[in-house]
Amino acid sequence: MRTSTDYLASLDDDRRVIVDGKPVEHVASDPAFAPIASTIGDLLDLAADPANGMQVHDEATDRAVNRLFLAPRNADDLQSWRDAAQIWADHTHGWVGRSPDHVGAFVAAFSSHPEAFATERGLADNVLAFHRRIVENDLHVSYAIIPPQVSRATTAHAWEGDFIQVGVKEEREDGIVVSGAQMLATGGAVADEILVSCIKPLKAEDADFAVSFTVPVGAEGLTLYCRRPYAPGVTSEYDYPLSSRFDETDALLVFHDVFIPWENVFVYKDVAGLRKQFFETAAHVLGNFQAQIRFATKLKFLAGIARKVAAVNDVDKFPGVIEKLGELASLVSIVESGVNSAQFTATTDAQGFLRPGAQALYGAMGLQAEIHPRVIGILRDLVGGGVLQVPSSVHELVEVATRDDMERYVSSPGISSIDRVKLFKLAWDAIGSEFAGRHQQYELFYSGAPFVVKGYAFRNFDYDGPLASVEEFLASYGVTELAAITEEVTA
Ligand SMILES: Cc1cc2nc3c(=O)[nH]c(=O)nc-3n(C[C@H](O)[C@H](O)[C@H](O)COP(=O)(O)OP(=O)(O)OC[C@H]3O[C@@H](n4cnc5c(N)ncnc54)[C@H](O)[C@@H]3O)c2cc1C
Repeated sequence: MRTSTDYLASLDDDRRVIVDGKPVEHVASDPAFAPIASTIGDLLDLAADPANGMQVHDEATDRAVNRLFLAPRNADDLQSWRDAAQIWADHTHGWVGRSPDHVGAFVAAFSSHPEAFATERGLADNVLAFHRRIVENDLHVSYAIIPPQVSRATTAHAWEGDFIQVGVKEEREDGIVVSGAQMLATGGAVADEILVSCIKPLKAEDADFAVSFTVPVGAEGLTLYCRRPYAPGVTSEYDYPLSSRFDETDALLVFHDVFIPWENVFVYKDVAGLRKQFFETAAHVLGNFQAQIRFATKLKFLAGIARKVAAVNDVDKFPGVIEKLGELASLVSIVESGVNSAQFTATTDAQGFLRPGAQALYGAMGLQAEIHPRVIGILRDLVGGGVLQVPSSVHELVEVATRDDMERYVSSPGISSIDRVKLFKLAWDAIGSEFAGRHQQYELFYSGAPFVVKGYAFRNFDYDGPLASVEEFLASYGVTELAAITEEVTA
């Protein structure tokens, strides 16, 4: 299986990633991208080591492959799939949203439902071939499936200017030429390929933009405009332990006449087909099952920081603090219970694949926009000013002129100054740094704006039962009793 060495070497291609107005020369060694590339490499190494139990026998190639790239077919499969996703989530403590299993899960589920893709031009076969490429080469695929923010009151066809959202500019015998932009590919700069599509509903007039295709990050004509990376600005790993390792970076994609061969096209000028790929296949549930495993892992980590801070500051005996830690425990448990419940209510679909239970999954996701800010809020509350009663950098802790003051005034019973500052700097990187701010935004939006995610919860909740229950109750009484009472009163 692919290892970090192969992966990091493969990043040395013609990719055009722009930071500060200039192309990055080599992402694998650039201070902005090297840390996350190294983290993704670690994940591949974990999967490649049979001792970690992330592998499964692949019948097509008669060899071991990454379990996460094959859709589960039965309860044992789903358990081992979840275990494997947990190994990767644990490695980053949930701080990397777009590890290769996220889009990997989407494509695994696409391929388990080729009937959701059109047969003309071999589009359904193209999906199967793309999936095999991921399985056999352990590809790290990012995705960009949201149109750029221009106007949300209208869709691409109504926007001023041609091809603002990426669309088909030319159709050729051997493929299509696309131009335009797509909003944000997290991790795109260090991915092998990017799946480009549109999950926001389009209109019939938007057919030119109703495409789904994959593109190598180094494709000619593709540019990735990254928001400001956080890793290069940090003073040390000690000062910013999360920013320095897990900044995935997010990039706007701009296509200038990029050629996409037919074999890389999965949906072509088909508005309904865009929705089918996500929702008729198990892609959206399996991809978000992975996302919730990751999210629960991160919430537990945040709860762990809170628990340790409360212990270090010796406040964990106060009833009010116990109440806050209890609320934190409840919030984390809701998400973990959603994952458990989605696993145990999974159902076999028409193609024989086991789909995590949608009601449980989207039920938990629907509260993410409330749960994450609340968890961060409780942690902020518990750390108090401790996250600012820290030296500017690790230097004050080691320089002869300052270290005695640090040891005397920035410590707590039973913990050294170095360890106390370390903990509070971790807390700050989780709640207050620019990295933390981006994470707040990520958890609110990565699966769609909160109104969109609550829409999934609404559509996947079985309202028939509750409605029937209310109807039955309403039918159990009426105006006759009221009429009798009125007669009594007037008599
Ligand atoms: C950190 C981060 C990483 C991301 N990574 C990826 C990625 O890897 N791949 C990818 O494809 N996308 C990614 N995204 C994009 C993400 O999918 C979008 O942010 C999300 O779908 C919401 O779209 P939007 O940002 O355009 O917000 P909008 O949809 O423009 O919403 C903005 C505000 O307007 C409101 N609003 C908009 N339309 C309506 C409406 N019809 N009714 C009521 N209210 C409305 C929303 O509620 C919200 O308050 C990422 C986003 C973030 C923040």
